[in-house]
Amino acid sequence: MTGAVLLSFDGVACRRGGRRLFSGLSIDLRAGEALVLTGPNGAGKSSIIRLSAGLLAPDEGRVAASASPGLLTHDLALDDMLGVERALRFWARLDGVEEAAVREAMDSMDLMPLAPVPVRMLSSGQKRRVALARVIAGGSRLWLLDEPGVGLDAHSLTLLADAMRRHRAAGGGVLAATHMDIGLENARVLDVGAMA
Ligand SMILES: Nc1ncnc2c1ncn2[C@@H]1O[C@H](COP(=O)(O)OP(=O)(O)OP(=O)(O)O)[C@@H](O)[C@H]1O
Repeated sequence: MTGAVLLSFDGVACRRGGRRLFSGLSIDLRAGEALVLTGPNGAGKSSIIRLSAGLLAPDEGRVAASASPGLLTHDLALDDMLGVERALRFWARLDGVEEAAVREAMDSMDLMPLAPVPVRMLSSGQKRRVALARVIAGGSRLWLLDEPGVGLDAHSLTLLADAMRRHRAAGGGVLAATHMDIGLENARVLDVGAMA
């Protein structure tokens, strides 16, 4: 594999709540690749996502990631008083993203019919689609997705899989923590539970 390295962990150890989750973790994620984090509740999957995003510092080792990764967590981080399109445009302006990219991302998550609906009125699956549209519109090469499939119906899971396929084909990389099959083809799998 010759693609640019988008994310690398070198000998990383992580402690949380007084417990060592893992140590000696070394991984690389290159352009076009996907890595799926699996393992039981509390294994440390979200912690790896947070380490990758720079929101958590490693106790040992080194983490290097592409600047400004696209991060999907359980927090929606959108103004829930605004309509879907306005809420996404607000972030797009901060991220320096063109309006056309927002509409394209909304379309890819089948959100155009919901464009004027206030975020607070959306169902949990619809909110997750909006959060995914924000990541897609953001244009980052590195996507860090924590449980991206939660709450999505079968059609929306297909849209997510299509979006990840296009992203990788365009030279992006995907790191995803998930308990379910999210349709990532040719992904490597890291069982975080087996690292304790
Ligand atoms: N802010 C925190 N302070 C202290 N401990 C924390 C904190 N956040 C998480 N932990 C602990 O770190 C461990 C790993 O949590 P993490 O969220 O990374 O697991 P996970 O594999 O993503 O779990 P799940 O499948 O439930 O989402 C858990 O034991 C958790 O209690």
